[in-house]
Amino acid sequence: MHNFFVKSHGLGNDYIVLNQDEIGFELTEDAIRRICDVHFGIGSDGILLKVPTFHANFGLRILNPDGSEAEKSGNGLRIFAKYLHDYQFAKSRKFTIETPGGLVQAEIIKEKNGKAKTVRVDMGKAIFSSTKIPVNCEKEECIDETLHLEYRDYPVNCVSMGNPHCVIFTENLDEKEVKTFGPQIETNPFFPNRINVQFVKVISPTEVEAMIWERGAGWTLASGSSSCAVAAVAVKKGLVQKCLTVKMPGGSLQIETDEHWNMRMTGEVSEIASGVLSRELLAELS
Ligand SMILES: N[C@@H](CCC[C@H](N)C(=O)O)C(=O)O
Repeated sequence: MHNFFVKSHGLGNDYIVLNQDEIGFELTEDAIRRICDVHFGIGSDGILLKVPTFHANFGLRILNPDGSEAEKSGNGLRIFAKYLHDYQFAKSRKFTIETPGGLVQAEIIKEKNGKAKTVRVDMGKAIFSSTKIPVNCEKEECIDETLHLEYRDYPVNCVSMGNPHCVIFTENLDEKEVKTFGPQIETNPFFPNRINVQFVKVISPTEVEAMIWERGAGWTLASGSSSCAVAAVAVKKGLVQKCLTVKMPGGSLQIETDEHWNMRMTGEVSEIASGVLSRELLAELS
């Protein structure tokens, strides 16, 4: 077993890619937490595990740094698509990937020195049904509902991109507010599977700014599924047009919404490092 890894980022949202066929250890919750730890491991916002599938060209599991599993990840999918292209698993520029949150189509749009640079992913449908997200809301859809926290209330808009999201519009984006209330919203009993949280400021009909608190990961510099969630809700509320730029602290993504709520995301990805997990680390994992 090679125990080979690749670490890449999409707008500063960084992932370690591992291939299940090439790792000689069990990826337990403890192992995930250790590998993602910035001091005791490699450090990352999560692990992307290439797994076998019969339903698509490639299979992907997405593991959060707290050891939990996510159904989907937008930046994760673009990073995984780059890995499949750059390490010659994919034989063409367009291919399908199965995630626990549904099947997606990925396309390598631009290359630099033979490596994928810009990747587009058809992320699937934005789903507004409260039961499907899931959110404990009595209404069929959870749009402009009030979430009561201990010290304040927020008007929330919920949507699933395969994984659950809670979008909050604001006039002032404040990192401290996101880091204070993000974890309280993520773990509020209103959201039975926890939730990803986006604070959003509308700049113009074609541009918004967002700050993210991710389920199982915390503060991240960007999030692809969050960007799709933000775009879907903002289009639904008539705040923006169907081609939207979502600006986050780590960079921007282009999001398109079609008439059936299919969300398409385009943006850059870069590799940071590749290598082999040391025997010393692996011995401590078992
Ligand atoms: N960074 C991701 C989202 C990763 C999954 C998320 N933490 C969850 O638990 O749903 C993205 O780019 O979409």
